[in-house]
Amino acid sequence: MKLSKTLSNALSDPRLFREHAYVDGKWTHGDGGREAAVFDPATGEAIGHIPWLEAHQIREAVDAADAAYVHWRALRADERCERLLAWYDLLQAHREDLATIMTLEQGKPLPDARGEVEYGASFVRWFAEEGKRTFGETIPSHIPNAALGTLKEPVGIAALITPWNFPLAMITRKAAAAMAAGCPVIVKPAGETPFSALALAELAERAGIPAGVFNVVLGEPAEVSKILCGEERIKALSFTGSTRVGRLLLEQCAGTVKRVSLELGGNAPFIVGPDMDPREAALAAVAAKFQTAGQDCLAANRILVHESIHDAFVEHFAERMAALTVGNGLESEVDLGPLIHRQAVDKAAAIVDDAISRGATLVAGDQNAAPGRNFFMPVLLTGVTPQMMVWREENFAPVAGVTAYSDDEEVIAMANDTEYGLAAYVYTHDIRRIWKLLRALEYGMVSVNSVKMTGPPVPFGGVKQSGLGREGGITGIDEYLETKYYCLGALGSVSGS
Ligand SMILES: NC(=O)c1ccc[n+]([C@@H]2O[C@H](COP(=O)([O-])OP(=O)(O)OC[C@H]3O[C@@H](n4cnc5c(N)ncnc54)[C@H](O)[C@@H]3O)[C@@H](O)[C@H]2O)c1
Ligand SMILES: N[C@@H](CC=O)C(=O)O
Repeated sequence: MKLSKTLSNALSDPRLFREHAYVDGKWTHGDGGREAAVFDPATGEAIGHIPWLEAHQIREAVDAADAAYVHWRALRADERCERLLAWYDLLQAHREDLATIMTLEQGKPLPDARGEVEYGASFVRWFAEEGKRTFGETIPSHIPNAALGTLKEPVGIAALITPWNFPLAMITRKAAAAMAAGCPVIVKPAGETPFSALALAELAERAGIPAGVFNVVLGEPAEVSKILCGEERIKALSFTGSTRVGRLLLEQCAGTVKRVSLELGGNAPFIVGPDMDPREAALAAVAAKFQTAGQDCLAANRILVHESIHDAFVEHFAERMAALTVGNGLESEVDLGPLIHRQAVDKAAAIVDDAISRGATLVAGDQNAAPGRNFFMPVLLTGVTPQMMVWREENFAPVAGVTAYSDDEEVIAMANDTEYGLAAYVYTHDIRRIWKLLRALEYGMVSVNSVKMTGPPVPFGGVKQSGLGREGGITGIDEYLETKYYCLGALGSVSGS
């Protein structure tokens, strides 16, 4: 296999760029000779190649994880903590190289990629510590002469399937929780962004994470996922990605009754109250819409503005949007990189065309100004309605749809009019309105007067068809733990038991 010059030359530690899968502590070729190219979305150039593993090699990864499980779960929590903290230190030390890899394969601007490395590393530190707090309970006994309680035990091997939009943090938020709980992991990263996952594997090895505990398998997505979901020895599946694929994997896990955590798509409403300064709200909405070029599950998809300030809001939004620079994420001063591939550009164009054909107004967004094939200039549409794709679907592109509403009841109904329920934004300083919306919005996360809402202490996740379970926070590790109840009977007369 040809080693890419571009990527390894761009790194101060070229060994972080790996073009093999990582199984049982070994860098692995595909036995069948199948491979796939990985492209820089900004230039369209191939930056490297990855092997596709064969079915028996995926099973070998499960064998390796199974063998490693015996020793990894037997370590004390503080011993696992030490190894995870060593991994955290290495992620920090190699932040710049990890960010370069990410920008080259994902396209996001370098400062955002650095931010994601920090963000991803912060989950490793968080769960390293949380692993020491997986407390069981003492239960006041209703059975004479008995002691009752619970223990927390690792669930077993976890398969982690992750998307391309956050190629590093979506892995660490799962893997660190699972590994801290005592579970080995098999990661299947998105084919568009495997190199961040493989760099994580290289650093896990250097951190002293034993062979078989952190594995990265590569291959044809449906083929690999089917094997992982059908494997009896894998006890948990954690998936981040689209609702469409999440549904499919949930079905595939039914046969082995796995523990399933799903972090799926979003269609976030961004609600602006009548009391808001329209400029302040517009600046926040632009920030909530265009990060990662709109390819973020938290991106503000439907911007719902009170009719009394709608026109002023739109004016400020358009002005701020016009100041955004679109370009190669490696260049300085770039705010929006490319979309992940041409299909994403075509989908964004179709969403905009659909909205215009159904009566929306295109306020700004001239695609002739796009600096390359995979770029999409930010678009502002007004007058969007529930009949339009831009309202119904997660657009996952820099397309902002604005509409006016007249009262709280109307905006609540509008905001909840979607199968998704991940995150919602509310901008108002009226405490009664805040409380009313907070309670009425059918979302797993509601952020009031703040664009930033995530981080390690937060229970991240959605309701409705945005997912199952929560990642991060004090409950994130529970996704990888079983509760074992015990009853110690015939203890003799145990006072107060
Ligand atoms: N809720 C969250 O925390 C969160 C975070 C990031 C991204 N997302 C969501 O992820 C989506 C974008 O990511 P994406 O395009 O990579 O999602 P995707 O569902 O297409 O792919 C996600 C993963 O599933 C694999 N996959 C794709 N097709 C498959 C199939 N048929 N069978 C089995 N596996 C398959 C991919 O290779 C990848 O590893 C968006 O919907 C976004 O909202 C959600
Ligand atoms: N921004 C999200 C990822 C969604 O795409 C996060 O913080 O997890």
